[in-house]
Amino acid sequence: MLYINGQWCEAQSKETYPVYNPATGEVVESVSKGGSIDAKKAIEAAQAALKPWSKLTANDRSHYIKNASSILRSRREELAEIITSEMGKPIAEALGEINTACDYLEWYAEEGKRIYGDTVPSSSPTKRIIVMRQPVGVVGAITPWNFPIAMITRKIAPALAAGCTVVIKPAESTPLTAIEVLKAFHEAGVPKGVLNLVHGIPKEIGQEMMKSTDVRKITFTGSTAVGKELARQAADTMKKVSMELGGHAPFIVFEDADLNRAADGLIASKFRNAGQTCVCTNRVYVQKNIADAFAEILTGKMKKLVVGNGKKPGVTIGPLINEQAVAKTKEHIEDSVQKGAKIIYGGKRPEGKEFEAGFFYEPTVLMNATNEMKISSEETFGPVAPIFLFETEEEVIEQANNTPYGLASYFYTNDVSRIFRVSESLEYGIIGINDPLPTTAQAPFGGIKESGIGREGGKYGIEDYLEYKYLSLELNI
Ligand SMILES: NC(=O)c1ccc[n+]([C@@H]2O[C@H](COP(=O)([O-])OP(=O)(O)OC[C@H]3O[C@@H](n4cnc5c(N)ncnc54)[C@H](O)[C@@H]3O)[C@@H](O)[C@H]2O)c1
Ligand SMILES: O=C[C@H](O)CS(=O)(=O)O
Repeated sequence: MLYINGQWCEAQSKETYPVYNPATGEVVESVSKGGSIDAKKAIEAAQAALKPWSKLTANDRSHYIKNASSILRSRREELAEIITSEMGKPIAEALGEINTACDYLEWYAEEGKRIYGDTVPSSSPTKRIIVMRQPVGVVGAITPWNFPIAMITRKIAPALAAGCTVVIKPAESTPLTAIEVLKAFHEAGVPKGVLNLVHGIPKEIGQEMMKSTDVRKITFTGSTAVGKELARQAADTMKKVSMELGGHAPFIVFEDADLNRAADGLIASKFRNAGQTCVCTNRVYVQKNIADAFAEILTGKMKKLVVGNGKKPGVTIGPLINEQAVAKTKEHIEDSVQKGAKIIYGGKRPEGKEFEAGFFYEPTVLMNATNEMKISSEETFGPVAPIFLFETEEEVIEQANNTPYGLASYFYTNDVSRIFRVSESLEYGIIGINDPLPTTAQAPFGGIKESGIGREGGKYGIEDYLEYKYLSLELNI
Protein backbone atom coordinates (compact mmCIF):
# COMPACT_ATOMS: atom_id res chain seq x y z
CA MET A 1 0.00 0.00 0.00
CA LEU A 2 1.02 3.59 -0.60
CA TYR A 3 0.98 6.11 2.26
CA ILE A 4 -0.25 9.55 1.23
CA ASN A 5 -1.47 12.35 3.49
CA GLY A 6 -1.64 10.07 6.51
CA GLN A 7 -3.72 7.41 4.72
CA TRP A 8 -2.85 3.95 3.39
CA CYS A 9 -4.19 3.66 -0.15
CA GLU A 10 -3.95 1.70 -3.39
CA ALA A 11 -2.38 3.17 -6.51
CA GLN A 12 -4.75 5.29 -8.58
CA SER A 13 -4.30 2.72 -11.36
CA LYS A 14 -5.31 -0.12 -8.99
CA GLU A 15 -2.35 -1.97 -10.50
CA THR A 16 0.00 -4.10 -8.39
CA TYR A 17 3.35 -5.82 -8.92
CA PRO A 18 5.02 -8.84 -7.23
CA VAL A 19 7.93 -8.63 -4.80
CA TYR A 20 10.20 -11.68 -5.17
CA ASN A 21 12.37 -13.49 -2.63
CA PRO A 22 15.84 -13.67 -4.30
CA ALA A 23 16.71 -16.82 -2.36
CA THR A 24 13.71 -18.86 -3.54
CA GLY A 25 12.24 -16.99 -6.54
CA GLU A 26 8.86 -17.07 -4.76
CA VAL A 27 6.48 -14.10 -4.60
CA VAL A 28 6.62 -12.62 -1.10
CA GLU A 29 3.70 -10.25 -1.65
CA SER A 30 2.14 -8.07 -4.35
CA VAL A 31 2.15 -4.31 -3.73
CA SER A 32 0.54 -1.25 -5.28
CA LYS A 33 2.20 0.03 -8.43
CA GLY A 34 2.29 3.79 -7.83
CA GLY A 35 2.72 6.25 -10.68
CA SER A 36 2.50 9.91 -11.64
CA ILE A 37 -0.94 10.64 -10.16
CA ASP A 38 0.01 9.08 -6.82
CA ALA A 39 3.31 10.98 -6.73
CA LYS A 40 1.51 14.25 -7.48
CA LYS A 41 -0.94 13.65 -4.62
CA ALA A 42 1.93 12.85 -2.26
CA ILE A 43 3.81 16.03 -3.18
CA GLU A 44 0.65 18.10 -2.61
CA ALA A 45 0.22 16.49 0.81
CA ALA A 46 3.85 17.17 1.73
CA GLN A 47 3.52 20.80 0.65
CA ALA A 48 0.36 21.26 2.72
CA ALA A 49 2.05 19.77 5.78
CA LEU A 50 5.26 21.79 5.44
CA LYS A 51 4.35 24.99 7.25
CA PRO A 52 2.81 23.43 10.38
CA TRP A 53 5.60 20.85 10.58
CA SER A 54 8.38 23.42 10.20
CA LYS A 55 6.72 25.66 12.81
CA LEU A 56 6.94 22.95 15.46
CA THR A 57 9.92 23.20 17.79
CA ALA A 58 12.84 20.86 17.21
CA ASN A 59 11.93 19.26 20.52
CA ASP A 60 8.43 18.46 19.31
CA ARG A 61 9.71 17.03 16.03
CA SER A 62 12.28 14.94 17.87
CA HIS A 63 9.54 13.18 19.88
CA TYR A 64 7.95 11.80 16.69
CA ILE A 65 11.31 10.63 15.35
CA LYS A 66 12.34 8.97 18.63
CA ASN A 67 8.95 7.28 19.05
CA ALA A 68 9.16 5.86 15.53
CA SER A 69 12.66 4.58 16.25
CA SER A 70 11.48 2.87 19.44
CA ILE A 71 8.67 1.18 17.50
CA LEU A 72 11.13 -0.03 14.85
CA ARG A 73 13.56 -1.34 17.47
CA SER A 74 10.70 -3.20 19.19
CA ARG A 75 9.97 -4.97 15.89
CA ARG A 76 13.57 -5.88 14.96
CA GLU A 77 13.01 -9.63 14.55
CA GLU A 78 9.85 -9.21 12.43
CA LEU A 79 11.48 -6.44 10.38
CA ALA A 80 14.65 -8.47 9.78
CA GLU A 81 12.54 -11.31 8.36
CA ILE A 82 10.91 -8.87 5.92
CA ILE A 83 14.26 -7.39 4.84
CA THR A 84 15.74 -10.85 4.24
CA SER A 85 12.62 -12.00 2.38
CA GLU A 86 12.72 -9.19 -0.14
CA MET A 87 16.45 -8.66 -0.69
CA GLY A 88 18.20 -11.73 0.67
CA LYS A 89 20.79 -10.53 3.21
CA PRO A 90 21.42 -12.88 6.16
CA ILE A 91 19.17 -12.22 9.16
CA ALA A 92 22.16 -11.18 11.29
CA GLU A 93 23.02 -8.45 8.76
CA ALA A 94 19.39 -7.37 8.59
CA LEU A 95 19.28 -7.02 12.38
CA GLY A 96 22.46 -4.95 12.21
CA GLU A 97 20.99 -2.73 9.51
CA ILE A 98 17.92 -2.05 11.66
CA ASN A 99 20.18 -0.97 14.53
CA THR A 100 22.05 1.38 12.18
CA ALA A 101 18.80 2.73 10.77
CA CYS A 102 17.53 3.57 14.26
CA ASP A 103 20.89 5.09 15.19
CA TYR A 104 20.41 7.62 12.37
CA LEU A 105 16.88 8.42 13.58
CA GLU A 106 18.03 8.94 17.15
CA TRP A 107 21.11 10.94 16.14
CA TYR A 108 19.08 13.44 14.09
CA ALA A 109 16.24 13.62 16.63
CA GLU A 110 18.88 15.32 18.78
CA GLU A 111 20.80 17.11 16.01
CA GLY A 112 17.66 19.05 15.07
CA LYS A 113 17.96 20.85 18.40
CA ARG A 114 21.42 22.13 17.46
CA ILE A 115 20.60 24.02 14.27
CA TYR A 116 22.42 27.16 15.34
CA GLY A 117 22.48 30.52 13.58
CA ASP A 118 24.96 33.41 13.89
CA THR A 119 25.17 37.10 14.64
CA VAL A 120 27.73 38.72 12.35
CA PRO A 121 29.60 41.95 13.34
CA SER A 122 28.29 44.58 10.93
CA SER A 123 30.57 46.96 9.04
CA SER A 124 27.90 49.65 9.66
CA PRO A 125 27.58 51.07 13.20
CA THR A 126 23.82 51.30 12.83
CA LYS A 127 23.22 47.81 11.45
CA ARG A 128 22.96 44.38 13.04
CA ILE A 129 23.19 41.10 11.10
CA ILE A 130 21.50 37.87 12.15
CA VAL A 131 21.92 34.60 10.21
CA MET A 132 19.04 32.14 10.44
CA ARG A 133 18.73 28.57 9.10
CA GLN A 134 15.41 27.27 7.85
CA PRO A 135 14.22 23.98 6.31
CA VAL A 136 14.71 23.71 2.58
CA GLY A 137 11.09 22.57 2.03
CA VAL A 138 9.53 19.44 0.47
CA VAL A 139 12.11 16.69 -0.10
CA GLY A 140 11.98 13.89 -2.68
CA ALA A 141 13.89 10.85 -1.37
CA ILE A 142 14.82 8.00 -3.74
CA THR A 143 16.48 4.95 -2.20
CA PRO A 144 18.13 1.65 -3.28
CA TRP A 145 17.31 -1.97 -2.44
CA ASN A 146 20.56 -3.03 -0.76
CA PHE A 147 19.88 -1.34 2.60
CA PRO A 148 16.10 -1.06 2.45
CA ILE A 149 15.66 0.52 5.88
CA ALA A 150 18.93 2.33 6.61
CA MET A 151 19.00 4.24 3.32
CA ILE A 152 15.50 5.56 4.09
CA THR A 153 16.12 6.62 7.70
CA ARG A 154 19.51 8.16 6.77
CA LYS A 155 17.47 10.59 4.66
CA ILE A 156 14.19 11.13 6.50
CA ALA A 157 15.87 11.59 9.90
CA PRO A 158 17.77 14.81 9.06
CA ALA A 159 14.96 15.99 6.77
CA LEU A 160 12.27 15.70 9.46
CA ALA A 161 14.55 17.06 12.19
CA ALA A 162 15.28 20.12 10.03
CA GLY A 163 11.53 20.75 9.54
CA CYS A 164 11.18 19.39 6.00
CA THR A 165 8.42 17.10 4.76
CA VAL A 166 9.21 14.11 2.56
CA VAL A 167 7.96 11.95 -0.32
CA ILE A 168 9.84 8.64 -0.35
CA LYS A 169 10.27 6.44 -3.42
CA PRO A 170 11.96 3.19 -2.32
CA ALA A 171 13.47 0.66 -4.72
CA GLU A 172 10.81 -1.36 -6.51
CA SER A 173 12.48 -4.56 -5.21
CA THR A 174 12.12 -3.61 -1.54
CA PRO A 175 8.84 -1.79 -0.84
CA LEU A 176 7.83 -4.00 2.09
CA THR A 177 10.54 -2.67 4.39
CA ALA A 178 9.65 0.89 3.43
CA ILE A 179 6.01 0.20 4.32
CA GLU A 180 7.12 -0.94 7.78
CA VAL A 181 9.03 2.32 8.29
CA LEU A 182 5.93 4.36 7.44
CA LYS A 183 3.79 2.16 9.70
CA ALA A 184 6.13 3.01 12.60
CA PHE A 185 5.90 6.76 11.91
CA HIS A 186 2.12 6.51 11.52
CA GLU A 187 1.87 4.77 14.88
CA ALA A 188 4.22 7.40 16.34
CA GLY A 189 1.55 9.95 15.40
CA VAL A 190 3.48 11.91 12.78
CA PRO A 191 1.05 14.52 11.34
CA LYS A 192 -0.53 13.69 7.98
CA GLY A 193 1.44 14.72 4.91
CA VAL A 194 4.77 15.00 6.74
CA LEU A 195 5.93 11.62 5.40
CA ASN A 196 4.56 10.01 2.24
CA LEU A 197 5.44 6.74 0.46
CA VAL A 198 4.96 6.04 -3.24
CA HIS A 199 6.48 2.81 -4.62
CA GLY A 200 5.95 1.65 -8.20
CA ILE A 201 7.07 3.03 -11.54
CA PRO A 202 10.43 4.77 -10.95
CA LYS A 203 10.42 7.02 -14.02
CA GLU A 204 6.85 8.27 -13.47
CA ILE A 205 7.31 8.94 -9.76
CA GLY A 206 10.72 10.47 -10.35
CA GLN A 207 9.49 12.76 -13.10
CA GLU A 208 6.73 14.13 -10.87
CA MET A 209 9.29 14.86 -8.15
CA MET A 210 11.73 16.46 -10.58
CA LYS A 211 9.23 18.70 -12.38
CA SER A 212 7.45 19.88 -9.21
CA THR A 213 8.39 23.39 -8.05
CA ASP A 214 7.19 22.41 -4.55
CA VAL A 215 9.93 19.78 -4.27
CA ARG A 216 12.98 21.85 -3.31
CA LYS A 217 15.44 19.04 -2.74
CA ILE A 218 16.20 15.59 -4.11
CA THR A 219 18.18 13.14 -2.01
CA PHE A 220 19.18 10.08 -4.00
CA THR A 221 21.08 6.93 -3.18
CA GLY A 222 21.80 4.57 -6.04
CA SER A 223 23.89 4.12 -9.14
CA THR A 224 26.03 6.90 -10.55
CA ALA A 225 24.25 6.63 -13.91
CA VAL A 226 20.81 7.32 -12.42
CA GLY A 227 22.24 9.94 -10.08
CA LYS A 228 23.65 11.89 -13.02
CA GLU A 229 20.29 11.78 -14.82
CA LEU A 230 18.43 13.01 -11.75
CA ALA A 231 20.98 15.77 -11.16
CA ARG A 232 20.46 16.95 -14.73
CA GLN A 233 16.67 17.01 -14.24
CA ALA A 234 17.01 18.83 -10.90
CA ALA A 235 18.65 21.76 -12.66
CA ASP A 236 15.37 22.65 -14.41
CA THR A 237 13.91 23.87 -11.12
CA MET A 238 17.25 24.45 -9.34
CA LYS A 239 16.57 21.86 -6.64
CA LYS A 240 19.23 21.10 -4.04
CA VAL A 241 20.60 17.60 -4.55
CA SER A 242 22.33 15.05 -2.34
CA MET A 243 23.79 12.17 -4.29
CA GLU A 244 25.10 8.97 -2.65
CA LEU A 245 26.29 7.04 -5.67
CA GLY A 246 28.49 4.16 -6.81
CA GLY A 247 31.90 3.23 -5.50
CA HIS A 248 34.99 1.26 -6.42
CA ALA A 249 36.89 0.87 -3.17
CA PRO A 250 40.58 -0.06 -3.08
CA PHE A 251 41.76 -2.24 -0.16
CA ILE A 252 45.52 -1.93 0.36
CA VAL A 253 47.58 -4.38 2.44
CA PHE A 254 51.06 -3.07 3.19
CA GLU A 255 53.96 -5.37 4.10
CA ASP A 256 53.91 -4.23 7.75
CA ALA A 257 50.19 -4.97 8.22
CA ASP A 258 48.80 -7.56 10.60
CA LEU A 259 47.90 -10.08 7.87
CA ASN A 260 45.32 -11.95 9.92
CA ARG A 261 43.57 -8.70 10.77
CA ALA A 262 43.77 -7.55 7.15
CA ALA A 263 42.29 -10.84 5.89
CA ASP A 264 39.41 -10.59 8.38
CA GLY A 265 38.93 -6.98 7.31
CA LEU A 266 38.85 -7.83 3.62
CA ILE A 267 36.23 -10.54 4.19
CA ALA A 268 34.11 -8.06 6.19
CA SER A 269 34.45 -5.28 3.63
CA LYS A 270 34.15 -7.39 0.47
CA PHE A 271 31.50 -9.99 1.35
CA ARG A 272 29.07 -7.99 3.51
CA ASN A 273 25.64 -8.13 1.81
CA ALA A 274 27.21 -10.60 -0.69
CA GLY A 275 29.37 -7.76 -1.99
CA GLN A 276 26.34 -5.55 -2.68
CA THR A 277 27.26 -2.39 -0.86
CA CYS A 278 28.53 0.89 -2.27
CA VAL A 279 31.53 0.76 0.09
CA CYS A 280 32.51 -2.84 -0.65
CA THR A 281 36.11 -3.40 -1.65
CA ASN A 282 36.31 -3.71 -5.44
CA ARG A 283 40.12 -3.90 -5.83
CA VAL A 284 42.58 -5.57 -3.42
CA TYR A 285 46.18 -4.30 -3.58
CA VAL A 286 48.73 -6.46 -1.75
CA GLN A 287 52.44 -5.61 -1.44
CA LYS A 288 54.30 -8.20 -3.53
CA ASN A 289 56.59 -9.58 -0.82
CA ILE A 290 53.69 -10.66 1.41
CA ALA A 291 51.17 -11.58 -1.31
CA ASP A 292 51.47 -15.37 -1.12
CA ALA A 293 51.29 -15.37 2.68
CA PHE A 294 48.26 -13.07 2.63
CA ALA A 295 46.45 -15.11 -0.03
CA GLU A 296 46.95 -18.29 1.99
CA ILE A 297 45.59 -16.70 5.18
CA LEU A 298 42.65 -15.18 3.28
CA THR A 299 41.55 -18.38 1.49
CA GLY A 300 41.86 -20.29 4.76
CA LYS A 301 39.52 -17.87 6.49
CA MET A 302 37.04 -17.87 3.59
CA LYS A 303 36.20 -21.51 4.27
CA LYS A 304 34.08 -20.19 7.17
CA LEU A 305 31.76 -18.35 4.75
CA VAL A 306 28.46 -20.18 4.22
CA VAL A 307 26.32 -19.51 1.12
CA GLY A 308 22.56 -20.00 1.42
CA ASN A 309 19.14 -18.61 2.24
CA GLY A 310 19.66 -15.68 4.59
CA LYS A 311 16.96 -17.04 6.90
CA LYS A 312 18.96 -20.20 7.56
CA PRO A 313 21.03 -20.02 10.77
CA GLY A 314 24.76 -19.79 10.10
CA VAL A 315 24.43 -18.47 6.53
CA THR A 316 26.83 -15.57 5.94
CA ILE A 317 26.45 -15.05 2.17
CA GLY A 318 22.89 -14.70 0.90
CA PRO A 319 21.73 -14.49 -2.72
CA LEU A 320 22.36 -11.56 -5.03
CA ILE A 321 19.33 -9.39 -5.75
CA ASN A 322 18.55 -10.76 -9.21
CA GLU A 323 19.80 -12.66 -12.28
CA GLN A 324 21.41 -9.52 -13.72
CA ALA A 325 23.57 -9.23 -10.61
CA VAL A 326 24.71 -12.85 -11.02
CA ALA A 327 25.42 -12.22 -14.70
CA LYS A 328 27.57 -9.15 -13.84
CA THR A 329 29.53 -11.17 -11.27
CA LYS A 330 30.10 -14.00 -13.78
CA GLU A 331 31.08 -11.50 -16.47
CA HIS A 332 33.74 -9.92 -14.27
CA ILE A 333 35.18 -13.31 -13.31
CA GLU A 334 35.21 -14.69 -16.87
CA ASP A 335 36.67 -11.49 -18.30
CA SER A 336 39.41 -11.49 -15.63
CA VAL A 337 40.33 -15.15 -16.25
CA GLN A 338 40.45 -14.58 -20.01
CA LYS A 339 42.91 -11.73 -19.35
CA GLY A 340 45.17 -13.77 -17.10
CA ALA A 341 43.65 -13.83 -13.62
CA LYS A 342 43.67 -17.07 -11.61
CA ILE A 343 40.75 -18.20 -9.44
CA ILE A 344 42.18 -19.17 -6.04
CA TYR A 345 38.80 -19.49 -4.26
CA GLY A 346 35.17 -20.00 -5.41
CA GLY A 347 34.42 -18.93 -8.98
CA LYS A 348 31.05 -20.53 -9.70
CA ARG A 349 27.40 -20.80 -8.69
CA PRO A 350 26.91 -23.24 -5.78
CA GLU A 351 25.41 -26.60 -6.69
CA GLY A 352 22.54 -28.35 -4.94
CA LYS A 353 18.76 -28.25 -4.79
CA GLU A 354 18.66 -25.44 -2.22
CA PHE A 355 20.44 -23.12 -4.65
CA GLU A 356 18.52 -23.86 -7.86
CA ALA A 357 15.75 -21.24 -7.55
CA GLY A 358 17.86 -18.45 -6.07
CA PHE A 359 20.48 -15.96 -7.30
CA PHE A 360 23.45 -17.43 -5.45
CA TYR A 361 27.15 -17.09 -6.22
CA GLU A 362 30.19 -18.37 -4.33
CA PRO A 363 32.50 -15.81 -2.68
CA THR A 364 35.44 -15.66 -5.08
CA VAL A 365 39.07 -14.55 -4.97
CA LEU A 366 41.15 -13.86 -8.10
CA MET A 367 44.96 -13.59 -8.16
CA ASN A 368 47.12 -11.73 -10.76
CA ALA A 369 44.46 -9.10 -11.49
CA THR A 370 45.49 -6.31 -13.89
CA ASN A 371 44.13 -2.96 -15.07
CA GLU A 372 43.10 -4.51 -18.43
CA MET A 373 40.25 -6.34 -16.67
CA LYS A 374 36.71 -4.92 -16.42
CA ILE A 375 36.73 -5.57 -12.66
CA SER A 376 39.52 -3.02 -12.27
CA SER A 377 37.24 -0.15 -13.35
CA GLU A 378 33.57 -1.29 -13.23
CA GLU A 379 31.67 -1.61 -9.95
CA THR A 380 31.11 -5.36 -9.49
CA PHE A 381 28.43 -5.21 -6.79
CA GLY A 382 29.01 -8.92 -6.21
CA PRO A 383 31.17 -11.34 -4.14
CA VAL A 384 34.46 -11.14 -6.10
CA ALA A 385 37.82 -9.97 -4.70
CA PRO A 386 40.53 -9.41 -7.36
CA ILE A 387 44.08 -9.21 -5.94
CA PHE A 388 46.50 -6.79 -7.63
CA LEU A 389 50.20 -6.77 -6.61
CA PHE A 390 52.28 -3.64 -5.97
CA GLU A 391 55.87 -2.79 -4.98
CA THR A 392 55.89 0.76 -3.58
CA GLU A 393 53.59 3.10 -1.61
CA GLU A 394 53.72 5.72 -4.38
CA GLU A 395 52.70 3.16 -7.00
CA VAL A 396 49.73 1.85 -5.04
CA ILE A 397 48.40 5.31 -4.21
CA GLU A 398 48.45 6.17 -7.91
CA GLN A 399 46.66 2.90 -8.72
CA ALA A 400 44.11 3.34 -5.93
CA ASN A 401 43.22 6.85 -7.12
CA ASN A 402 42.98 5.80 -10.78
CA THR A 403 39.14 5.73 -10.89
CA PRO A 404 36.29 8.22 -11.43
CA TYR A 405 34.84 7.05 -8.10
CA GLY A 406 35.77 8.40 -4.68
CA LEU A 407 33.56 6.90 -2.00
CA ALA A 408 35.36 4.46 0.36
CA SER A 409 38.95 3.16 0.57
CA TYR A 410 40.79 0.98 3.05
CA PHE A 411 44.36 0.25 4.01
CA TYR A 412 46.16 -1.85 6.60
CA THR A 413 49.47 -0.82 8.15
CA ASN A 414 51.01 -0.32 11.58
CA ASP A 415 53.23 2.55 10.48
CA VAL A 416 51.83 5.82 11.89
CA SER A 417 53.66 8.05 9.42
CA ARG A 418 52.37 5.91 6.57
CA ILE A 419 48.84 6.29 7.93
CA PHE A 420 49.04 10.06 7.47
CA ARG A 421 50.95 9.96 4.16
CA VAL A 422 48.48 7.54 2.57
CA SER A 423 45.31 9.06 4.13
CA GLU A 424 46.24 12.52 2.86
CA SER A 425 46.93 11.16 -0.63
CA LEU A 426 43.89 8.93 -1.18
CA GLU A 427 41.06 10.70 -3.09
CA TYR A 428 38.04 9.30 -1.23
CA GLY A 429 35.35 10.57 1.14
CA ILE A 430 35.77 7.68 3.56
CA ILE A 431 39.03 5.97 4.59
CA GLY A 432 39.02 2.84 6.78
CA ILE A 433 42.43 2.46 8.41
CA ASN A 434 42.69 -1.08 9.80
CA ASP A 435 38.89 -0.70 9.85
CA PRO A 436 36.68 -2.45 7.21
CA LEU A 437 33.35 -1.11 8.51
CA PRO A 438 33.64 2.67 9.08
CA THR A 439 29.93 3.52 8.60
CA THR A 440 28.28 5.03 11.67
CA ALA A 441 25.57 7.62 12.36
CA GLN A 442 28.05 10.04 13.92
CA ALA A 443 30.24 10.38 10.82
CA PRO A 444 29.76 12.17 7.45
CA PHE A 445 29.15 9.31 4.96
CA GLY A 446 29.63 10.23 1.32
CA GLY A 447 31.96 10.44 -1.64
CA ILE A 448 33.73 12.75 -4.06
CA LYS A 449 34.12 12.75 -7.84
CA GLU A 450 31.47 10.44 -9.40
CA SER A 451 30.54 8.87 -6.06
CA GLY A 452 28.32 11.77 -5.21
CA ILE A 453 27.53 15.12 -3.64
CA GLY A 454 26.84 15.85 0.02
CA ARG A 455 27.12 13.85 3.23
CA GLU A 456 24.74 11.75 5.36
CA GLY A 457 25.44 11.31 9.06
CA GLY A 458 27.00 13.34 11.82
CA LYS A 459 26.48 17.05 12.34
CA TYR A 460 27.18 17.45 8.60
CA GLY A 461 24.21 15.47 7.26
CA ILE A 462 21.56 17.98 8.35
CA GLU A 463 23.22 20.83 6.42
CA ASP A 464 21.76 19.55 3.16
CA TYR A 465 18.20 20.06 4.45
CA LEU A 466 18.68 23.69 5.49
CA GLU A 467 18.87 27.07 3.79
CA TYR A 468 20.65 30.15 5.17
CA LYS A 469 18.78 33.44 5.52
CA TYR A 470 20.21 36.62 6.96
CA LEU A 471 18.45 39.57 8.56
CA SER A 472 19.98 43.04 8.26
CA LEU A 473 18.55 45.48 10.83
CA GLU A 474 19.00 49.24 10.42
CA LEU A 475 18.64 50.71 13.95
CA ASN A 476 18.03 54.24 15.25
CA ILE A 477 21.20 54.40 17.39
N1 LIG B 1 26.65 5.82 -1.93
C1 LIG B 1 25.76 5.14 -1.25
O1 LIG B 1 25.47 5.41 -0.07
C2 LIG B 1 25.06 3.99 -1.91
C3 LIG B 1 24.26 3.16 -1.12
C4 LIG B 1 23.61 2.08 -1.74
C5 LIG B 1 23.74 1.84 -3.11
N2 LIG B 1 24.53 2.67 -3.85
C6 LIG B 1 24.72 2.41 -5.27
O2 LIG B 1 23.46 2.04 -5.88
C7 LIG B 1 23.69 1.08 -6.90
C8 LIG B 1 22.84 -0.15 -6.63
O3 LIG B 1 21.56 0.21 -6.19
P1 LIG B 1 20.36 0.19 -7.21
O4 LIG B 1 20.50 -0.94 -8.16
O5 LIG B 1 19.09 0.30 -6.45
O6 LIG B 1 20.60 1.56 -8.01
P2 LIG B 1 19.65 2.24 -9.08
O7 LIG B 1 20.30 3.52 -9.40
O8 LIG B 1 19.28 1.32 -10.17
O9 LIG B 1 18.28 2.55 -8.27
C9 LIG B 1 18.30 3.36 -7.12
C10 LIG B 1 16.90 3.98 -6.96
O10 LIG B 1 16.67 4.83 -8.05
C11 LIG B 1 15.41 4.53 -8.62
N3 LIG B 1 15.43 4.91 -10.02
C12 LIG B 1 16.03 4.28 -11.06
N4 LIG B 1 15.85 4.98 -12.20
C13 LIG B 1 15.11 6.08 -11.87
C14 LIG B 1 14.58 7.20 -12.58
N5 LIG B 1 14.79 7.34 -13.89
N6 LIG B 1 13.86 8.14 -11.89
C15 LIG B 1 13.65 8.02 -10.57
N7 LIG B 1 14.12 6.98 -9.83
C16 LIG B 1 14.84 6.03 -10.48
C17 LIG B 1 15.24 3.04 -8.37
O11 LIG B 1 13.87 2.68 -8.47
C18 LIG B 1 15.76 2.96 -6.96
O12 LIG B 1 14.77 3.37 -6.06
C19 LIG B 1 25.17 0.77 -6.86
O13 LIG B 1 25.84 1.54 -7.83
C20 LIG B 1 25.59 1.22 -5.47
O14 LIG B 1 26.96 1.55 -5.42
C21 LIG B 1 25.19 3.74 -3.28
O1 LIG C 1 25.60 0.47 0.12
C1 LIG C 1 25.81 1.51 0.68
C2 LIG C 1 25.63 1.70 2.14
O2 LIG C 1 25.63 3.08 2.38
C3 LIG C 1 26.68 0.93 2.84
S1 LIG C 1 26.76 1.24 4.54
O3 LIG C 1 25.91 0.23 5.20
O4 LIG C 1 26.27 2.60 4.78
O5 LIG C 1 28.18 1.10 4.91
